[in-house]
Amino acid sequence: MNSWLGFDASTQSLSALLVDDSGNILSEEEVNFGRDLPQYNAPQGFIEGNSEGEFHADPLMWLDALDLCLQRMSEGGADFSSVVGISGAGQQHGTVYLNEDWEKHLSRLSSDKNLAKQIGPCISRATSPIWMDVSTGQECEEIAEKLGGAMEVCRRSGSVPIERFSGPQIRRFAKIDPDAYARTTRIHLVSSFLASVLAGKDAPIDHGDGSGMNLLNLETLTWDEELLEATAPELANKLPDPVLAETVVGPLAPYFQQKYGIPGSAQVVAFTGDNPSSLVGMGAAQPGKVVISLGTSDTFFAAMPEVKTDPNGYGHVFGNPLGGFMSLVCFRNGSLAREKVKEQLGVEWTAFDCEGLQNTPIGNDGDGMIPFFGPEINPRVDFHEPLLFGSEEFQKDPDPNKLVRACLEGQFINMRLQTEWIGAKPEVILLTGGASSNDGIAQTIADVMGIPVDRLATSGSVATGAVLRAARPLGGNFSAIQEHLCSPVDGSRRYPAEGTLPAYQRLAQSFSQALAGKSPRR
Ligand SMILES: Nc1ncnc2c1ncn2[C@@H]1O[C@H](COP(=O)(O)OP(=O)(O)O)[C@@H](O)[C@H]1O
Ligand SMILES: O=C(CO)[C@@H](O)[C@H](O)COP(=O)(O)O
Repeated sequence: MNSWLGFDASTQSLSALLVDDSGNILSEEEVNFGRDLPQYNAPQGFIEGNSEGEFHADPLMWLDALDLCLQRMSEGGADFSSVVGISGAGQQHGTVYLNEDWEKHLSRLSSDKNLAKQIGPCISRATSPIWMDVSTGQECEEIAEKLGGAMEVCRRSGSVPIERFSGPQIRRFAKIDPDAYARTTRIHLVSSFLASVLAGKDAPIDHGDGSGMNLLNLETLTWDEELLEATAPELANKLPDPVLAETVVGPLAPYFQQKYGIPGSAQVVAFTGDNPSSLVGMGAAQPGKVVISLGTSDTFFAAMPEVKTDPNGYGHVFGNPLGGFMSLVCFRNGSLAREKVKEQLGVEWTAFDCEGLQNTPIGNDGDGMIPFFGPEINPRVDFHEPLLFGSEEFQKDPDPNKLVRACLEGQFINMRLQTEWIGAKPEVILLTGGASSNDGIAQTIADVMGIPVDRLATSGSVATGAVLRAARPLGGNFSAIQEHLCSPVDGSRRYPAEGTLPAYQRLAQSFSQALAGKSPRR
């Protein structure tokens, strides 16, 4: 039976999933960047730069992770012999800068050496800015000014100029290191970079991930000439073509056949962003369903019946890999903020579980937190530590149990407020990402949103989406795989507790008041 290989290269890990045409999982593997590749000094997948707001990662780390992941699968006995299609997804917005040797080296990958060694000489910017980077406020203003305003950029690209988006990041690189920018002949996203390596040839950028760049015109689905012009010189020549997510890039590079025994006839399908891939992997690519992903970032996304942009300029419109568009709202203080609370209190994740949360009432007696441990992007405010509000006692000497609840309730009240513009009224919200397995977090989302939440059978919705996207254009059994992997786990649904509305209305009001005192980042 044919099988399909899907990759997920997100912030903290690279994982792979091998699935047959009936949806049975044949093999799965994960490489955690911090744990498995400590030589990159990136315990959580990123490194802080020297300038304020800079967050980067070493692109060679992603290549080492790809090699290690396949090596582990192969050593673990994974049977790659029936692989027909391969696809994947990358954390969104991150950019990889390559010099003129890139295509030559790609076409000659030798199985005697590892990928990082062979691609290393082609890298023209040692580290890649990733989605956490907020260092491009100035560049966003410059791009907006050249286009006649931020809302014009939004009208064209689906988002106002956004600090983490690739266009402003490329502009900053062209300004701070014009020589290295001039030596750069190709700029890839994390997704298209990895697709290129697997295919051994320069791969295109799909519309899903391409719309996270402030460069793609959503009406024409081509690079927007004015946006290119406003961003950096000669940019059109440095970008791969934007294509439909179902585009077949070409057969797998011989490197992977020789080294890991994956058939050379296997076709690589264009990679996309991790969130668009997750939309497919959650079975939510048709309008009507809403997904909350609790990865490193928290994201809220849904397929869009018609294009609608955020009047406040915080949310985004991306291409839906199965056609049409999706809305997405991203929160920078997601899992890392929850981890900070956990570390500071010296507790385990059980403190965030239903049992831990039983020590405090819904609404926390009005004691709350703006749970931002670093700059937030939704809303766009500068924070270095969270802000407590409510009773004097809580602000001065907070009870640890209350802090846990205040963090979670604050995160999801903020999410509720920031996603109102989408107008989604789903019957159930689908949860995915590392923190979604935590019942207390799932229950808090159900309570705050007032909507039941479900988890699916597969934990890795990004890689599942990649498997489905590989299967679809290559004649795979999309519906069988989807039915098998994208159904809710029996008994995992959490229902909102009765009568929570007034407590959360009051808390949302206090949250907004406390936040109103903080000025926006730009
Ligand atoms: N039991 C748990 N409760 C809450 N959060 C968890 C739990 N297990 C893992 N996490 C969170 O999941 C995060 C990783 O999620 P993941 O989806 O793998 O991230 P990414 O895809 O961005 O690399 C970690 O940062 C961790 O904080
Ligand atoms: O910036 C965004 C979306 O716009 C992030 O969601 C990144 O795509 C990283 O994803 P995770 O690693 O947190 O899943």
